[in-house]
Amino acid sequence: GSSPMHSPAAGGHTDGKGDIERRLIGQGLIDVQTTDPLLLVDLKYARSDNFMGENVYGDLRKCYLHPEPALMLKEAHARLHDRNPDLVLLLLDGVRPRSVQQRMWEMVKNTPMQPYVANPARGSMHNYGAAVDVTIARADGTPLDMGTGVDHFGMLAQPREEQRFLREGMLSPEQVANREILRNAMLEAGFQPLAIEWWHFNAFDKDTTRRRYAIIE
Ligand SMILES: C[C@@H](N)C(=O)N[C@H](C)C(=O)O
Ligand SMILES: [Zn+2]
Repeated sequence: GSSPMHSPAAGGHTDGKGDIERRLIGQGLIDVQTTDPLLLVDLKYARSDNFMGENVYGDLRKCYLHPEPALMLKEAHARLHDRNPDLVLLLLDGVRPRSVQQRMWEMVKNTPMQPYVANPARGSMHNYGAAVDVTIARADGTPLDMGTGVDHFGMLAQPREEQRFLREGMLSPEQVANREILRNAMLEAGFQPLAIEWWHFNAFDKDTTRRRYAIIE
């Protein structure tokens, strides 16, 4: 109704931030664009064209991480710019509440897609605010061709199979080169790649992350 108690203005808050964002800030996370305003952000789970087929992020549109991973991302962006001034990092996901991870898990468990989603029982590195899903875009926002889309849950997405797919003509030299541009920038900043998803990077190893941070439920 029209009662002020139910005003749509973010539950009566005046800073324009929704409940998820306020919860993230309360747990020490920051909006990555506050450390690097040139990063592009388009949260795929806030859209309906993701593998789940719906927006599972409510009104969240910003990419949040703990401060140290956010600084590492700024560093990766700078490394990318050093060599490719026309390219920008495009963030598709940062912190992801475990409640969302649980919904993902329900969709993929006991299917061939299961290896591409972390089990919420132990927690995804995204649930700790210490992982990103990221690609590269041109200045106008057009993503580079990486050979598959983000969240293509199949072999063609796996960096460990890249050289074979290149030899077999399933990936082009340009697609592999684009993935290497992304990996080089991220690894130079200290991120760790995943063997099965070209778009996913962890800020630290899992033990370090679990010692340092708590899961965002
Ligand atoms: C779901 C996918 N984008 C992803 O992030 N996978 C990793 C393995 C995760 O769930 O942590
Ligand atoms: Zn990921």
